[in-house]
Amino acid sequence: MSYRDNIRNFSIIAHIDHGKSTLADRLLEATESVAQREMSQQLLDNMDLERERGITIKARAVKLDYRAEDGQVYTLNLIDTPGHVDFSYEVSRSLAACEGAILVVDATQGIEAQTLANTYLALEHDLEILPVINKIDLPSADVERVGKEIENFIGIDASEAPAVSAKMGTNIEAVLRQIVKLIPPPQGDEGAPLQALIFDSFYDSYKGVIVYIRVKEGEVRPGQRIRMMATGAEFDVVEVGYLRATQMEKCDRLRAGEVGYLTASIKNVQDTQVGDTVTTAENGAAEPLHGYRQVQPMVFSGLYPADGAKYNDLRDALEKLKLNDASLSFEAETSAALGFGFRCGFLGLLHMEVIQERLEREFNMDLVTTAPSVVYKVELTDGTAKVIDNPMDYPDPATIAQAYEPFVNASIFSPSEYVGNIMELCQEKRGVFKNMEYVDENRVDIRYELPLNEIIYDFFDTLKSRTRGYASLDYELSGYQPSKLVKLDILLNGEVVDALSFIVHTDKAYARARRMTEKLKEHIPRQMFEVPIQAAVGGKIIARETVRALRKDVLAKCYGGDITRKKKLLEKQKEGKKRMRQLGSVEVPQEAFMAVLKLDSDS
Ligand SMILES: Nc1nc2c(ncn2[C@@H]2O[C@H](COP(=O)(O)OP(=O)(O)OP(=O)(O)O)[C@@H](O)[C@H]2O)c(=O)[nH]1
Repeated sequence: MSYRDNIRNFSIIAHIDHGKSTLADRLLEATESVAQREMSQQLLDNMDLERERGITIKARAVKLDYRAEDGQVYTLNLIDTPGHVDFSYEVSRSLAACEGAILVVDATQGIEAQTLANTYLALEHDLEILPVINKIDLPSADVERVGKEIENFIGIDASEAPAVSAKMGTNIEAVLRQIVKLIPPPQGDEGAPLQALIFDSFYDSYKGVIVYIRVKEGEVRPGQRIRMMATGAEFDVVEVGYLRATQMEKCDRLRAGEVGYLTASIKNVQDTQVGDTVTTAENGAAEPLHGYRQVQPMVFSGLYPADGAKYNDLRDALEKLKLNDASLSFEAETSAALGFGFRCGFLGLLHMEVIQERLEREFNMDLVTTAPSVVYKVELTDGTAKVIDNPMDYPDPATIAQAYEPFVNASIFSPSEYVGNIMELCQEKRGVFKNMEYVDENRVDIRYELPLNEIIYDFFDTLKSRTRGYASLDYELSGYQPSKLVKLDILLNGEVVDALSFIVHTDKAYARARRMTEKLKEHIPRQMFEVPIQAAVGGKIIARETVRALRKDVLAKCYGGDITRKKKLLEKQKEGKKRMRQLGSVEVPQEAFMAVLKLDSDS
């Protein structure tokens, strides 16, 4: 009998909103890991933003003690996984820390795109999958149908899948019993050289970086000198312990099979990359654990302070956020239009929105952001290759031998009646049809290869609206393909506004140019003079709109009027100005920069 026999390490995987966090809370409650009164709603999602948006952004872990019917106490390590496609690498590392996964499927919805994507990820890690059918309290729940769907489509036995209501707390004990019965205990040799997998980390201003680890081999103790195998950074372990629901619990050592944290006066999460292997500096492991990769930002955008004087504040804020977010990257950039700012790299659009919101909310920054761009590659006629994450850097078309853009393999689950709409949408977005399979009589899984630049913006929203909310989407990067790309420049009053340039497929250039100029016309207020808005490709104007000149002074109509009204009007104007940028001679509101984004939803 080994200490490992009573450990179960598992994750909960699910399609968004199928009840992962609610079930996690019930498991916490059922194991009394957290006193009822301490339990804030959905403890595992512990950032405000996450809670507001109802999504799980960072992986977390918690150790539960479960007394089984046979009287034995089991250690259940629940490792939470992020619920969004932007964070799929983190999901894969969390799964790599487990032996099993609970697959939650909503009894009223059945299998959705992320149900399948997450199941595949779990199967890749050889996890034991334990299906759980949730929301049986709802009148439209169909446990039998969903059970069949799991068996037929995923190919795992669902005959013993607990049917639960996480919301009401029905049948939660059955889930706990099955965790113990079906998920294998961890393997590993505590006497072997240390190999511990980092599956998350965050910065704490007192302890430095707190690193969440799953020890695979060997053991880790305070006082040991450790080395991060990918980055080579070395540290002395200060503390190790377990992650409880409401606090960290120090212990003497963490052994093979265990999940917990370590601190080592680490200043920066860049040194504790998710997926890296921790070993000892002396007599360490020969090889790191499989599966580490450096995460690459997929989407880039320029962030500028609305008030140029706040440049240093913005840099400080970004540095603070980066302490805690190894996947955020940024470097200084200058725009003729916007002045000094930063080019920032994000995992995806959601990640970008979260960062922007945090900058505005937590750091009180007033930002002007440029349209997000994916990363393009070009081969130049002189034989050199270039990676382009900023439309401003797009080379002169005459020097480009071949341009490449990133593609994704997308899987869309939907009731079959929307197949026509979905195909139409994918076609519009330059998608290449791959395959279609029936999940059951009424639902299909449609596969397309799509350019990432067509889907990062609003593909999902459009998909939802064209399928009355029923379709679900999952995708992963499939690689780069040759493409015909051009840079579209926008000119205001005859001057190119570098921050408004974007890269687009040739076939879409005219339509985009037209809509872009129309959109800008809507957003740019009338000025004292006429403002031509032009779109150009390689110096050739392909669309034009004009904002007519403003005739009267705003205050003109107040002549003779009372002073408070005049003041109010001026106040209002000032308010409006806050988010305006002076571009050459033209004042442009922040919305104009995001207009590029909104183009697609009108198509
Ligand atoms: N009726 C009913 N509603 C449930 C049940 N379980 C969860 N819900 C509701 O379903 C919604 C989504 O639940 P969550 O637990 O946040 O779903 P999730 O899968 O964690 O979602 P993400 O964290 O965004 O991935 C919430 O409004 C829950 O209250 C259930 O058993 N019955």
